[in-house]
Amino acid sequence: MSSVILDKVTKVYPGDHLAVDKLSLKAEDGEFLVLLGPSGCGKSTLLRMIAGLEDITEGELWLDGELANQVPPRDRDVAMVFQNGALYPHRTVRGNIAFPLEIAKADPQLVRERVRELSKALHIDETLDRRPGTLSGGQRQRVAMGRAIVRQPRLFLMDEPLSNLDAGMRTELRMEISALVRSLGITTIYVTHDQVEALTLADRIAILNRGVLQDFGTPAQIYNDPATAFVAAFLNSQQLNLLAADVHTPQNQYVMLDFGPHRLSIPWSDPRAYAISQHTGGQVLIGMRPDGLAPVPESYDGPAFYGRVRTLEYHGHEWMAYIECGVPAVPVPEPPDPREVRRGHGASGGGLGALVRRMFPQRQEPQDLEQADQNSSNGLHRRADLTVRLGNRPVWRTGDAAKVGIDMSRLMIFTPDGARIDKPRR
Ligand SMILES: Nc1ncnc2c1ncn2[C@@H]1O[C@H](COP(=O)(O)OP(=O)(O)OP(=O)(O)O)[C@@H](O)[C@H]1O
Repeated sequence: MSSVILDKVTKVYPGDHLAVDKLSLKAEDGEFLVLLGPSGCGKSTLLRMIAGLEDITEGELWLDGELANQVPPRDRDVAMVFQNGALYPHRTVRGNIAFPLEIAKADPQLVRERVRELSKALHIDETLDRRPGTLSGGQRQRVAMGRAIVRQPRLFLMDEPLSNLDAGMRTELRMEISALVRSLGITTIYVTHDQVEALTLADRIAILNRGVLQDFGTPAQIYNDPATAFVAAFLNSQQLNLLAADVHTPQNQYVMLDFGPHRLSIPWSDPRAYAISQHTGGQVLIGMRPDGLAPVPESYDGPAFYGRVRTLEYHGHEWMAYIECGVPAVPVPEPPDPREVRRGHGASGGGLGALVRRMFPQRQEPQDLEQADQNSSNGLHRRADLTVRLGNRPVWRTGDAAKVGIDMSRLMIFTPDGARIDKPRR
């Protein structure tokens, strides 16, 4: 059994620098848990606290049901791999992988067997007699992983192990890591800021921002049913469409989302209708992923927006269309900054820009639009209104009139602060 429980764990570095704030989560036995978030959000700090390389300022860490805050790193039975898996330069690959078993005075026959099995699984069995200096970056990371995992620790911690590799090698090694740790059944906590790595590797993903847990769930839960607008925008390979809508309930017959030039109606039978109707007379934010939108013919009478194709982009496996439809995108609300809250500046955090966005309606101001128009006539980039995924055939051309069908079941509905209006399912 090897579960990890973090219970309201906080880390304050010297100088009163709050890096992790009251963070609670549990990694189950054998689970592959990914910590994901922007640079500086506290991912590495969290991993280092679990490894015992960093003290926990407040809160509790439980490893296999044992309170581990004061357990020395060597007694935690944890192995760690970093971005630059440092190797012993004068030892061969075989010597590097075998090292942890040799110092544990393991039976030489067992050492040979383990090294052989692991090097095969990691595709470095041909390099066993070479020294690290003669290996590629990908091979060196494989050796580092082999050395970490060889004594079958109860917990495997990885801090951006693929970030120094090229794209092809990253994909290859990603699949191998996944296969290896799952076959060994070792509980793994893996830090990355790469959302593709998170989505493809994780059993569950914990998303952090400024040391605060923003969301925790399976990749599908977090992608389709994110807890906040920040999470929705962060976990998206294409730009999330985030639009502001006024909420009306005309004669109480249905709930209407009014985007200015476009309207969407939500019948009372929709489970989200009641929660949205609580904002009648106010505004909500609507998140639409580009893959929840699609070109539809003029005759389509389902929910849709009209617009004009500003530009098309070719991504190799798919085309993206940027549709100007008179509804400017709004900025993603920043989650509260715990440092601001601690200093007694309220829960609005995120600097002056975020404060202004909270205090004023989320629509772009007319002078901004004018400025944006001027920018576009100057040839500067102006943000398009709606990003639509077209698949591998561009049904539109630049300048075409476009009708965009909207998959209503995929709308994500947030308060102006970016919190979900309807509860995410976890
Ligand atoms: N030893 C330290 N002393 C003071 N502050 C630190 C220390 N180590 C990290 N920090 C700060 O704590 C915060 C979290 O850092 P951490 O390295 O955990 O973030 P991260 O999410 O892993 O970032 P990255 O993806 O860039 O590695 C950052 O603001 C960082 O500057």
